[in-house]
Amino acid sequence: MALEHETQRVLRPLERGRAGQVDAGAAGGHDGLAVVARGVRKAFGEHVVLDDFSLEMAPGEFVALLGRSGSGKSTFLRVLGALDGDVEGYVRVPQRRAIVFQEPRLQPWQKVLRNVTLGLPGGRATEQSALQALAEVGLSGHAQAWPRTLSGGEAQRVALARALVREPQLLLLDEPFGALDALTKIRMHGLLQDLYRRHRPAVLLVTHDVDEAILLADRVLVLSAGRISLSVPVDIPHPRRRGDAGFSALRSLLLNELGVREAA
Ligand SMILES: Nc1ncnc2c1ncn2[C@@H]1O[C@H](COP(=O)(O)OP(=O)(O)OP(=O)(O)O)[C@@H](O)[C@H]1O
Repeated sequence: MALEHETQRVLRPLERGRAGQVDAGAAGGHDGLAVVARGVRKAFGEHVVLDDFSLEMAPGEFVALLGRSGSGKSTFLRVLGALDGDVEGYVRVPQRRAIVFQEPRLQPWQKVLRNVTLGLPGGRATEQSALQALAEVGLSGHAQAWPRTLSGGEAQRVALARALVREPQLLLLDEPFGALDALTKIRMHGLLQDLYRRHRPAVLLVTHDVDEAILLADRVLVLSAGRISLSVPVDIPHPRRRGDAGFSALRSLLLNELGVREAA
């Protein structure tokens, strides 16, 4: 099966003699999970960042990953994106993945539409999908614009369109709104929610923002000392999450786990 081959090819460096454990299907493995990571260990020299880290994600589940600066959040996201070698443990991810980083990473010498289709086979169908993705992020009129003419929020919307057009089963978001001003960030939260509801990929959102995590995710994780120290479901109904008493209770729990004391 093509997907199994692709998954094995991408993840071979992770397997270290455990290749028999790789087993993926179109919507996940036989266990119905979209992501399985077990006993992941990643070190940079002597510095062990992830140590016996395990996580399972259901298809279409939205998980937010919090942790102190340097705790290893981006490192784990890069493991799921198969961007780094030298990782020990077992990881299974879907073949169709897309990543959005804090910076939009657009190629300045390519127009917006070309940035969205980058790396995809050319042709009318791809272009149509890209135009549709740009429409979904509210940038229909910018297909022929140059990246340097976009605001930070617009550029990040192009990055989201570039991810969407790949129809990912797993969307990896590494602090995608971290560089945006507060108002743009609020708009982007709404946009991400809409896109998520329409496409339903599994999402791993790495963020520093506790409110953002509670607002968007089905489950919030805290990473500390190389593994998950807290995993809490967000059982607060949309769309009035922020006003719910459960919101502030969960916020306090997470801040406490992160060792943060708020100003009175
Ligand atoms: N390529 C690398 N070489 C050496 N050390 C690295 C490398 N990448 C990350 N690290 C180290 O691994 C640790 C975890 O980094 P990572 O970027 O995953 O943390 P993070 O939780 O995402 O941090 P932040 O919230 O500040 O972005 C840090 O101590 C970092 O210095």
